[in-house]
Amino acid sequence: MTARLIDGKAFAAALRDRVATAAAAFTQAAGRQPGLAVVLVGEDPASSVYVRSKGKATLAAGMASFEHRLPADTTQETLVALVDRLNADPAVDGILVQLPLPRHIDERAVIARVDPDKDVDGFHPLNAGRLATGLDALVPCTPLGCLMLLRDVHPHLAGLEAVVIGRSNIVGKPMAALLLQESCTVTTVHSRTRDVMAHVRMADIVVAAVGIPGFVQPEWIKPGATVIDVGINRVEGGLVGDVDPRVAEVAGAITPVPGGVGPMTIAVLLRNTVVAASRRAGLAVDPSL
Ligand SMILES: Nc1nc2c(c(=O)[nH]1)N[C@@H](CN(C=O)c1ccc(C(=O)N[C@@H](CCC(=O)O)C(=O)O)cc1)CN2
Ligand SMILES: [Mg+2]
Repeated sequence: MTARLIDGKAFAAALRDRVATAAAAFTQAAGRQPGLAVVLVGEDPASSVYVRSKGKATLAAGMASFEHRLPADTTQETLVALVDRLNADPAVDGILVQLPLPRHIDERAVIARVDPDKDVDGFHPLNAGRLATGLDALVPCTPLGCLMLLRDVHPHLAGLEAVVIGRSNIVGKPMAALLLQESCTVTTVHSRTRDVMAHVRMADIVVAAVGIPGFVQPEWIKPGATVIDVGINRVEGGLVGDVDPRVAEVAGAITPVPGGVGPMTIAVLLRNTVVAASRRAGLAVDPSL
């Protein structure tokens, strides 16, 4: 068996088109464009590329882009003061502070400072709590992108066994919460799990978000299972995921790296910005988003 490749690039392009339509409708109704502010501290090359891509994609979707690049030695106070200004700026609907931040900055304190209604990353504890309790929330972009791909493969997710590998606040935990919300039977495995394979073997859906190149092995996979590879590991010779490529010989459907989950992250960010703008303006959220 060779798994069907899930084309995240094409799915993301279609989502960006729907976002552009919704952004145009918002602009018409509100008399201004939805606005996204992205903050980058330091010069990490990958982060710099992501921030540039976000700015370009924001403009291409018909939204206003506000880019703030700060030097690596920016103090906590300066960064928090910028977040406060963006919180107060009516033209800004979404605020994203690119991670990772330099080590001298308290990441949690910065995330908690962002107005939860503008928290298009969905990282604020209030949005995490809203997601966990089934309330309307801004949901982290990467896991929501994974869920969109999964819904496409499995129109009926309820009752499926899902295993999430990794428990980060950015991917693993919100991914598990989203799958639980879809009535999957969800298990999260992590570095202290005694027998990772025993859990993964039972899964209809495997989401790998550990940051270890090629971690998930073909013999762990139930034949026909759907495998979502969130890993973006830069190794000699290019970009590889958290899933061994031979898994494609066992799985029913799998996301490639690159071109799977990665492109969904920015498309969902644009989607979250239009959602945040609509809610802030008291307008209905486009149901196609
Ligand atoms: N504040 C945030 N910081 C970070 C996030 C985030 O969602 N919010 N996610 C990642 C980085 N990221 C966006 O910021 C991101 C990662 C990967 C991609 C992507 O399109 N990947 C492509 C490959 C691109 C390449 O060749 O390098 C793919 O996988 O196909 C987009 C965005 C950490 N920080
Ligand atoms: Mg730190």
